[in-house]
Amino acid sequence: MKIALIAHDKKKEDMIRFATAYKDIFSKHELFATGTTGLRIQEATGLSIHRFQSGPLGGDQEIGARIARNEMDLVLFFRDPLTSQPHEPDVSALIRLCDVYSIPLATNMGTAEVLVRGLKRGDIEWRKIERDQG
Ligand SMILES: O=C(CO)COP(=O)(O)O
Repeated sequence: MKIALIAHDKKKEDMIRFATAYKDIFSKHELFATGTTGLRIQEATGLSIHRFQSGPLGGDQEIGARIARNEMDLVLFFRDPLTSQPHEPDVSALIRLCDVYSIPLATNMGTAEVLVRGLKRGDIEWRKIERDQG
């Protein structure tokens, strides 16, 4: 599965702990991330990650473009709801595209736990069929 990992600055520590905790699962999949999130996860876990631009520089839009091309299966986006982001329209657009294409999306760690456990159990295998029909 192709998985996007994104975290706003105040959620990056959470993301690193999360990626570390589920490293064994993540290592079986193809990982993508916005620039700084990806770098931090790579440094902390050694996982191989395709890094896009940093979020404020267009990284969210790059991930959105992958979704629009049916090239992303799961998005884990640890948003910071208490800090305004200069690229808020990009954040909203990414979330919107997940809804347009029915891509499983977690916007906080609680939901991400459920999705990653589901991923391990095979609950997201239907995405392979969707992608093949692409
Ligand atoms: O801003 C972000 C998502 O909207 C995350 O970007 P970085 O991972 O580059 O910090």
